Parts: sequence; C-alpha cells; structure tokens
Amino acid sequence: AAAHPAEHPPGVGLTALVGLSAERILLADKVAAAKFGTTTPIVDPVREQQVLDQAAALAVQAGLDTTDTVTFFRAQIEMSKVVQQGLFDRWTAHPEQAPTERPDLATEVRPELDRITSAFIAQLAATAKLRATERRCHLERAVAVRIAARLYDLDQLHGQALRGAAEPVCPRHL
Ligand SMILES: O=C(O)C(=O)C[C@]1(C(=O)O)C=C[C@@H](O)C=C1
Repeated sequence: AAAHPAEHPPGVGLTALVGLSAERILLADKVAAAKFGTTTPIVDPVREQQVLDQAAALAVQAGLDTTDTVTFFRAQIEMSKVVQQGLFDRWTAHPEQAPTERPDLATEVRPELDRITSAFIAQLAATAKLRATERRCHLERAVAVRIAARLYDLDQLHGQALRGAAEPVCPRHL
C-alpha cells in the first residue's frame, strides 16, 4: 500500500495531466478553424515564445525545472501544429468538412490555451514524484493515453498528436 499512496492509485496517476494534453490537442481544431481560409499562418513564432515564457515563469513559481518544463510545452506546441496542418489538409481536400464558424484567436482561443498552461503547471507539480520513477511513469503514461484517447474520442490524427504530447512526461525527458 505504501508504494501507491491514496492520492495516486495505480493506473490513474497521470490521467489528469495527459487529459490536459488531449484538451489542448482538441483546442488545435479551434485554432485551425480561426485560421483556415484567412492569411493567418499556422506557425506564429512570437506567440510560441509568449507561451514558453509564460510556462517558464509559472514553472519557477511552482518549483519545477524550467528547462524540462519548456521542453514539455514545446512538445505541446509541436503537436498543435501537427493537428492544425492535418486539419488544413483535410479541409482543403474535403471542403464540406471545413468549419462553418471562425472563432476569434485572440479573444476566444488563446485565453483557453492560457488557462490550460496554468493547469499543466499544477499537474506537472502534482505528478513530479510519480514521474521521477521511470518504470512507473511509463506504465502510468500508457494507461493515461489510452484513457484520454477514448474519453475524448480522438481520431488517428489527434491520437498520434496525443502520443507525441505525452512523450516528454517521463524521465530522460523530464
Ligand atoms: O496560438 C496560435 O496561433 C497557435 O497556433 C497555437 C500555438 C500553441 O500551440 O500554443 C501553436 C502554433 C503557433 O506557432 C503558436 C501557438
């Protein structure tokens, strides 16, 4: 029992953290919808730096390693771009699947991404000890990815992105 304290029962320890990655990956659909059919490019290096700077500042406050935290957020951003490009390709090939609403990036979508950034920091801090044990981390991550893929009903594009986003959760990376 001591090996698995009540606050981290086996098999659910990383579900909240990985669930946030899934939510962020699904938000990429809203980001893509905001940009598709406009001149706004998928890649915005200035915004990426803002996201990483914000994550780094929150990491310091939370007592997390800044470099590892930035690495983690880089992966989240990379996977957002994978999903956005995948959706652009899909919507170009099948215009009838393209979104009919265009959310506003600055006022609707990015504030949601910022809220997820804060939630990520809290979950990274809450799971730091669990993640430090390599074998346990890999097991918990695999479970959490399967749970999130089903819970959020992810298709192949989003499922692949989730696996990429969950990669830096465990040691050698974090
Ligand atoms: O905010 C955007 O415009 C996004 O596309 C989201 C995001 C991110 O994941 O935070 C991804 C790619 C861009 O280069 C910048 C930021």
